Amino acid sequence: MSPTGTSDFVVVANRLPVDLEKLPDGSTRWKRSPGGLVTALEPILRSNRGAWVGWPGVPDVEVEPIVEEGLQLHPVPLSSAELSNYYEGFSNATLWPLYHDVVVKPVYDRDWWNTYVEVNRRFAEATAATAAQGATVWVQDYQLQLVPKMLRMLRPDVTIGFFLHIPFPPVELFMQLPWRREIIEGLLGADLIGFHLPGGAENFMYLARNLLGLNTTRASIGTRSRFGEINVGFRSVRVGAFPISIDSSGLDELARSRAVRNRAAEIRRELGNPERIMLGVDRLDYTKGIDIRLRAIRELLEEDRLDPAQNIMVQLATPSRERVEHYVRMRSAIEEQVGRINGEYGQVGHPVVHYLHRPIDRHELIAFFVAADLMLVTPLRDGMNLVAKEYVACRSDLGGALLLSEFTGAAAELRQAYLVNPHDLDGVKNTMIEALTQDREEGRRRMRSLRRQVLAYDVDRWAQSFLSALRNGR
Ligand SMILES: O=P(O)(O)OC[C@H]1O[C@H](O[C@H]2O[C@H](CO)[C@@H](O)[C@H](O)[C@H]2O)[C@H](O)[C@@H](O)[C@@H]1O
Ligand SMILES: Nc1ccn([C@@H]2O[C@H](COP(=O)(O)OP(=O)(O)O)[C@@H](O)[C@H]2O)c(=O)n1
Repeated sequence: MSPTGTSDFVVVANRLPVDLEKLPDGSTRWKRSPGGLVTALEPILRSNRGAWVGWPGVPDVEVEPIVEEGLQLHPVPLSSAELSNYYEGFSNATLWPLYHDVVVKPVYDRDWWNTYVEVNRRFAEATAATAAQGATVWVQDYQLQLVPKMLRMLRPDVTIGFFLHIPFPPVELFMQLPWRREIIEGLLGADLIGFHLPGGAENFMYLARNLLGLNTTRASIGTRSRFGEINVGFRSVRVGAFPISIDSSGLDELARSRAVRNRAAEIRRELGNPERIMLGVDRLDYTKGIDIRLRAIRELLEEDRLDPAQNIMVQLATPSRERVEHYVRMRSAIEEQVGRINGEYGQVGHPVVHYLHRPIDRHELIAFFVAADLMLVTPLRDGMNLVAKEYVACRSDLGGALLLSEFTGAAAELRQAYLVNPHDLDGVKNTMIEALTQDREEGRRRMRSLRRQVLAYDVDRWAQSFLSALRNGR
């Protein structure tokens, strides 16, 4: 057994909640990390006074553990070569596309796999050194699927949960992976394995049974209920569905503040007081379907179904995985689409699509949610999509409309959104027009129902349902 640490509750994720930024003068500072995983977990960990084990966001730096507003951060270093093979390679050019329905072709590279194994081992060792005797450890996401088994071998005394933030793919796709057995065995080191949706959990149960030949329960899995069980030697591993959420009441409160309301009104003025503002908010990722909404807008403009002077689109895109080939190509393609729409339909000083490629301050983002008449969420596949829930939480005025892809985890809960199949461009266009011209009462009815869901099932409820299943099941 490894030496023990002092933390009773440890989150292990590829990234720390803050990234180290190197400034031009050689100094460094911490800034918030991108993505929904950090948005969801940071408040939970702060309120539990736990420890977070993760990579500090830049390669080739050795950073000492720090305490940041009560949160203990334990940095795990990565070299440039590891970053390239483990993060950009195996995590984001093999697993990410494979788990997102092979939207682009996954690359199967043996060197990347070997580095993935080595880096997972380093995370497991760092966690073993941080967790107190009998601690609860919660491992996050596809970058660390081998950690549960490795950690169990180092520290059989700890309780291990694992949560996958992206979809778990259909069996036919997962079977492409040359290291499919190792991944399933790695995950089975956990006591409880959580997915967003019952479908992902059932895909995993099937593989445990048919790929590894293990005894499992066969009943269907529910949402936060009716867990599956897998016998692994003398242990029993539980499998469940726990849809993640947001700090709904916190956002609701911020969005009601006078400062945010004033800023939302100012944004509308800055955009030239158009009749309608459409909004997209995403990491710049090919799974998010940013190209689809832009194509829909261009065709609607071409067909004279949208007036370019009165219908404005704002796309806020956070830079993401900028050295991975498909991300580089997608950025150019999207920027070309934006340029083309503005070139053909904009006026000097009045573009139709306003596009920002940079991180946005949280308060500013909330003001955009409050200002937007139509929120466009069109991924080809997305584990959850917290942006959809954030928009709803910000609309206490019951205004606005949410257009949401059926292929997001959020669509399973947000049934009163304007649901679309992103592969059906005509369907997307027609639904956009329907949502833009919705009757006021119909809009309020839909938003009221969406808000009931988002306010009742918040991130606290997500964490509590997972952690109580983990603690009660051992
Ligand atoms: O760390 P990055 O490579 O910059 O990527 C950011 C995060 O992206 C993914 O987020 C997912 O988690 C969300 C919360 O559960 C979910 O709503 C969304 O559908 C997922 O795409 C990724 O899974 C995280 O590990 C990354 O940190
Ligand atoms: N320009 C942007 C885009 C997203 N975000 C945030 O990043 C998170 C994205 O989470 P998500 O679940 O929708 O998607 P992923 O990026 O995690 O795949 C949300 O909390 C957004 O508010 C942001 O702060 N600025």
